[in-house]
Amino acid sequence: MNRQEQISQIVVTAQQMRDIEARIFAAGMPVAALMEKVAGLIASRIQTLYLSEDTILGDAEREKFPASPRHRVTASSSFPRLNKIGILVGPGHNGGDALVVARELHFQGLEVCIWCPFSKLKELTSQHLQYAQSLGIPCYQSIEDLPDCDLLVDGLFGFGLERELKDSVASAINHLNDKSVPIISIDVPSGLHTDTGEVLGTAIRASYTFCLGLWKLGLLQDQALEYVGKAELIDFDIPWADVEAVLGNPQVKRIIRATALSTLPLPRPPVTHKYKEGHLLLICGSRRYSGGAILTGLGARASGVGMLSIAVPESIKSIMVSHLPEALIVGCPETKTGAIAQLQLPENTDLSSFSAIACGPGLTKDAVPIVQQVLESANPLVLDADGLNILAEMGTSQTLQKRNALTVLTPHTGEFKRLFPELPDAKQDRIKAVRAAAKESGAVVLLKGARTAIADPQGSIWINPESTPALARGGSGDVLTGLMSGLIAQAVTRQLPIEKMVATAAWWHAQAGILAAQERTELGVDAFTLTEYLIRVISTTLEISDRC
Ligand SMILES: NC(=O)C1=CN([C@@H]2O[C@H](COP(=O)(O)OP(=O)(O)OC[C@H]3O[C@@H](n4cnc5c(N)ncnc54)[C@H](OP(=O)(O)O)[C@@H]3O)[C@@H](O)[C@H]2O)[C@@H](O)CC1
Ligand SMILES: Nc1ncnc2c1ncn2[C@@H]1O[C@H](COP(=O)(O)OP(=O)(O)O)[C@@H](O)[C@H]1O
Ligand SMILES: [K+]
Repeated sequence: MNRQEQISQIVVTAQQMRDIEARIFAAGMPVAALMEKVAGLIASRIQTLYLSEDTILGDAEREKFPASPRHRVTASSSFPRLNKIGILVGPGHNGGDALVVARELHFQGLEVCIWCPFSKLKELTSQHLQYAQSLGIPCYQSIEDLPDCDLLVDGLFGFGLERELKDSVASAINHLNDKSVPIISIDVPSGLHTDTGEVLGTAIRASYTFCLGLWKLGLLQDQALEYVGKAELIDFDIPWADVEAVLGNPQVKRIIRATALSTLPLPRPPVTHKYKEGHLLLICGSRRYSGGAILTGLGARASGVGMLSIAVPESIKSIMVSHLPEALIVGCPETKTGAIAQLQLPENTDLSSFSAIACGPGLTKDAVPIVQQVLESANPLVLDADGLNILAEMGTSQTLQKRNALTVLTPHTGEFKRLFPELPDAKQDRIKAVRAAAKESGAVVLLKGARTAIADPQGSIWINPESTPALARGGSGDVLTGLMSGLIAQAVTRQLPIEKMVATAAWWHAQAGILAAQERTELGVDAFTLTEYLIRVISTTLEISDRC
């Protein structure tokens, strides 16, 4: 993994970022020099995004941009011409960054104006404001005076914001959001809590967020997403030694393509056989929910698992065989309601024959004895859907404490609340909640959502940073369970790290959703279609990385 990939995996809190920066400054880097460097990178990114150099300005435009020694800037064809850029300046160094951006864009020949409603600024910020004004860049204190702009750059607050925004600043932010002008937020959208992503009173709704140096945790929390827009990292060469010194272990990391590809069970050794590539037992389905069992089976198929056995109620065996001819479908005696009553495995087989077990999709809550039985096994176990609901009724943590094999729980926020009623609400700080759940239960917990988060009992977290709302659709979780369990079965036989494999499954599932949505729109990603994109997305990704 190269440095850029390593850096882009890292996720920090505001305090960790302060500690890392403190080390850089203590080592001799001047604060002002770092601000120049960072803001220079932001200004050039804005130019790349919003301005191209294709068209040489005519005389009229040259007159309009007399300050510019470079007359080649103009609006790129994909964006409206930028006549005026408004720079929103706060009291701290986020405001200082914005002022350096203002100065640079001004020197590029763009018309820039500043809104700064604060009278008390940090010293460096105050100096930059004074210089910007000396260049003739207009600065307004009242939001009513700020002229209409085509683009706003938000440097009001960064990771220093901890208090609620109120009064005139809050109402100005609401007013700016209502204008529907694109906004680029520096570091974090002003008003968001850097760690939890919570809205502190109100917040800027950004089109882009340029996160500085290292990813801030709040940008990866579901509740922040409607404010963040497209998020990009502006890497300003933080020394890796400082990152390591501050973060230590455990860490919070983003799952990126490089992480996922390095974890996949590829390539296979030339001499192998099906049982060496993992034997997965899926226990799923009922007469009522046969579809869930099919989707889970198709997800497992895509994982490449060596051998797939699927235990279902006898009455849905034939439909399973027709969808998954390669799998060994085990028909089991069923209850009056059509749930599995008892596991009836083939002769000479017991639960210890499997590398991993997954139990839950489509099971109904009538399958209590089955869940009890798999919990007593010594196999790595994935519980989902009704498997989780049954576990919740048994008492999550006291039940799991009796296990001496790994358990993976895959709740959405509703299931999470049932499993861990005592823990803080997963809707508020998902990362804190999932970490506490893994610690308390001793399980690996995958909390589903727009930014799925995976925690292990030691406190390490993986967050899937990219997904699509096209996946918010019945059955897509079943596909994930199948895919993940098939990968876990292979991780067991190959002794690969299971938590990382769970994260890889979440990444793969989301990437398939993204590719399917690109080709078929967000309305076209039903769970069955999703299963058909699983292998396609991996082969495309491998092709791209081979070329890189
Ligand atoms: N560290 C570095 O050198 C580098 C940092 N960089 C940049 O600096 C940013 C962090 O800068 P920062 O620490 O100055 O904090 P920032 O987010 O600008 O604002 C905090 C200010 O807001 C004020 N304030 C707070 N709440 C308020 C409220 N409700 N209403 C009104 N005011 C309120 C608070 O005042 P106080 O609480 O002291 O009264 C304080 O003055 C970071 O995100 C990045 O952009 C980069 O240049 C790289 C190098
Ligand atoms: N807004 C969203 N953005 C991205 N992914 C989402 C979103 N909503 C749901 N998902 C993903 O879709 C899947 C839904 O799973 P789940 O709720 O268990 O559905 P089901 O039980 O119907 O299969 C999860 O992987 C989840 O992370
Ligand atoms: K900001």
